[in-house]
Amino acid sequence: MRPFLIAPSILSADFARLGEDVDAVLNAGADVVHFDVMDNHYVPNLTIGPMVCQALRNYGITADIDVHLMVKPVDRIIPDFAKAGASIITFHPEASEHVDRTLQLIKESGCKAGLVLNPATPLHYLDHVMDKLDVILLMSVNPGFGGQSFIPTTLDKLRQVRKLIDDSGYDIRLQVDGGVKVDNIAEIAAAGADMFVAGSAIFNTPDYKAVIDEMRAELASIEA
Ligand SMILES: O=C(CO)[C@H](O)[C@H](O)COP(=O)(O)O
Repeated sequence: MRPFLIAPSILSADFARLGEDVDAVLNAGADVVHFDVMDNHYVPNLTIGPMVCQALRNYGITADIDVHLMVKPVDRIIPDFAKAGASIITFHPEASEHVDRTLQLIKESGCKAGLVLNPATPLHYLDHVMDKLDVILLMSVNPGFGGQSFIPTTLDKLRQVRKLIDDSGYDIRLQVDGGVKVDNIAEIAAAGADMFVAGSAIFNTPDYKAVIDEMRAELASIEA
């Protein structure tokens, strides 16, 4: 298994001082910046777009930016995010007219590509595209808001997707997003996740390093 990655969701960051806050969380030991894009159409909330991604790059953020598109339609915003410095772009298959085409568009834009499955979205969306995926993101809450509780049935789904990835032989990250905390991250890792999005658990605390260190300590028990 590859090293575990911790990806703070900036949905819970301080938007009034975003560059500083993202810098702080990276200096505290985070691996990747998780960038939640919501359109008030596919999901009932409205957040940030390519200009903010570009602003983070201009501020000097060099870590990978993992753009989670909760938008419909998907395709027309992809080149803008690639130009703005996105490293990974993931999207929800039911929000795309042509999933294979959208994956190719992301790759042609120079980014890594991934599919996101909501808690009730079936795994069959992964059929026939495993060879084009760098990331599979399983939502462990319904998308739209931070601070929700982890849906326990995600654990079984993670185990199923872990097996699919291992059986496929492809190099695909298994990401989980929603309700990830210090007290459940080990169980989530044991079920097969290797990339952990956590928003409120990190940003709603005064000491980002302390939380990330605690998460890594929990994960070490799985790596051992
Ligand atoms: O995509 C998301 C919501 O749609 C967020 O990334 C996710 O909910 C993370 O927030 P928290 O860790 O607070 O649950």
